[in-house]
Amino acid sequence: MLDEWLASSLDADSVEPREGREGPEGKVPGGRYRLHAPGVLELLPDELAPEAQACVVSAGIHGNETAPIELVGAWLARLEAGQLRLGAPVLVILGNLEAIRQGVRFCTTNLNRLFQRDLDLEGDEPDRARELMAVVDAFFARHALPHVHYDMHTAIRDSRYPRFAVEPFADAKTDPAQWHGLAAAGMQAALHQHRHSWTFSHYSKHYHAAQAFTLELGKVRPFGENDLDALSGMRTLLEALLEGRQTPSGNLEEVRFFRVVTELMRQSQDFALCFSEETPNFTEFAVGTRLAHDGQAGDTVVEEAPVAVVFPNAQVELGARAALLVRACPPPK
Ligand SMILES: O=C(O)CCC(=O)N[C@@H](CCC(=O)O)C(=O)O
Ligand SMILES: [Zn+2]
Repeated sequence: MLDEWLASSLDADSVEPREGREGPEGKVPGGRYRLHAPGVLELLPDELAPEAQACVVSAGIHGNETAPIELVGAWLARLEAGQLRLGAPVLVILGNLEAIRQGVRFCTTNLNRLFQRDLDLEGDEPDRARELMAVVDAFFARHALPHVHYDMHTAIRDSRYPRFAVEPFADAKTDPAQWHGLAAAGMQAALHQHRHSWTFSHYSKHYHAAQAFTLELGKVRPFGENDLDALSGMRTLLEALLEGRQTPSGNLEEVRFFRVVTELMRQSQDFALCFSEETPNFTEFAVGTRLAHDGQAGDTVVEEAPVAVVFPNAQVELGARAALLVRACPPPK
């Protein structure tokens, strides 16, 4: 049954439950599963393992980011085949189902900017954001355990560090063990956000004090063209979470840390980045370099010290982030 869940979630004609109308349940080794909403599956252990945490694992918040969806498929297949035994509650989420079907980042608006409790926008993506916020609220309320959320993505550009974590800005502090766990999972860099960003991982950290991250796991590719071997560390981390085992611990010297200094916002139609579309994430620009032109905001020029550019995208909606400007910083203590 679980092996069909991914496929049936992506079948536009399949009738799946909505929150409030609970869906089918079934057994998995060590526990059971329940479908709460389209693309939302909860795994419930019969018994909690000693290191169990309540863990949200999401993929496909952007529909063309397929590697994390394939990783989730392989992870659930190992559970169903009896190679893993459930020891912790896990909420598995496929985010933007229609965008996944169409193979696009989003259909109308970027779902990963909508995770805000007072959201008053209308449309399919705002409705999905409200649905996902409700299932996450209910999941964390059901399980009085440490809260964790890994929201898995892939990046549009190449990257000097193909696998990296984005730490959302929020009052809750990141447990140092998380950095060691992410190092063991193969993250090559980590980026501290400098302000609220209303992403899905930010939602769990800000409203639920979860240990939450956006994880960039390579580059956007179509289904079937992903290198899952490069994600073996991430697979090991997910397996430990599912079994309620202690997560592996890696060496922080293998991770480069950065902090965001500025978000470059697109403020007008007349907006352009002044460097090639192909520029990889974390490419550094010297003081005095003109990075962007905006008809309203004017030019953005590097000041004081070099900056590196992450997530450059001139095609974003008006008022949205067109790039993060970041600088290296020491590893967290
Ligand atoms: O490569 C890109 O430009 C975007 C990749 C992506 O979807 N990244 C996330 C990061 C979210 C965060 O800042 O935590 C996004 O833009 O939503
Ligand atoms: Zn994404």
